[in-house]
Amino acid sequence: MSTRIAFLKGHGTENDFVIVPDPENALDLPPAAVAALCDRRAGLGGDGLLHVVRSAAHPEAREMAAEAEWFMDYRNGDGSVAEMCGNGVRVFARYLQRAGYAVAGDLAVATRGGVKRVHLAKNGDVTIGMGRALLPEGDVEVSVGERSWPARNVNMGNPHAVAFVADLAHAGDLYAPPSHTPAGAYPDGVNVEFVVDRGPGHVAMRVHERGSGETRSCGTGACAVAVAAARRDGADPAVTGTPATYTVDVPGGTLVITERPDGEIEMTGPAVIVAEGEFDSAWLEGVLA
Ligand SMILES: N[C@@H](CCC[C@H](N)C(=O)O)C(=O)O
Repeated sequence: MSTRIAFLKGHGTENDFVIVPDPENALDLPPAAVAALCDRRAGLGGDGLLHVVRSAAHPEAREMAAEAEWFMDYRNGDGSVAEMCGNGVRVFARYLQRAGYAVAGDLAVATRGGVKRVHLAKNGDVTIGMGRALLPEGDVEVSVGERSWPARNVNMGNPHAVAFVADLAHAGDLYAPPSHTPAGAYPDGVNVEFVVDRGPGHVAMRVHERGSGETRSCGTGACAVAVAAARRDGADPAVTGTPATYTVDVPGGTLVITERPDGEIEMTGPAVIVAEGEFDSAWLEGVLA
């Protein structure tokens, strides 16, 4: 028998998500189902999917339940699982507010990258405590077509390679993953950011997201870019003792990233819910059959 399954659609700086509320973790969402829902022609369409589950009801989140009632079970558009999604957390928090599970102010969200502290401001912005970046040794080179650039490894819970380029157009078509050397540098894949300067403390980026292709924004990617830019600019907060703030323009808007001397990173940007509806479980079963 077919049933109606509720969903919403939202975005943060145009990094867009299908949101599936499932408080008791009753739905089966294998990778093929997620990919079908995120398909922009035959499905609902999104860079990724936010499966909204009570932490206590999800085996990966139970131990965070005392700190954060809700778990963001994030999936990329191809159905793969990722450790963290910065824009996703903002949109997730906006959904909790809309559904009456949270009010403006502070809340905690459980993710595979740990519990994230979120502030829902009255002006529509959402700020997230993104934690600290890791800067693994062993820089790489990334290539698109005939062009190659050195890139810096930055881990924001998920892996990023950040390349400073002369012109964002040089990155060409970013739907397919850029190649990298050494070839084994990222056994689980990598998100790749291409960055240009716009002024002091101000950069612009494009991104290829692992599991989604080129997207119009990536929150963890913008943080990785700010961290790499601060090291390049001699503004590493751990060295200067002063917070470093970068405005990061993405194709879908602007994010503001601040890294404090203790390494903690905060990201601020908008988060919007744009639609709410239902899909037919029979459609999804048909796609999966
Ligand atoms: N869009 C996200 C990142 C989503 C996960 C990423 N594609 C990965 O596989 O690591 C963000 O806003 O951070």
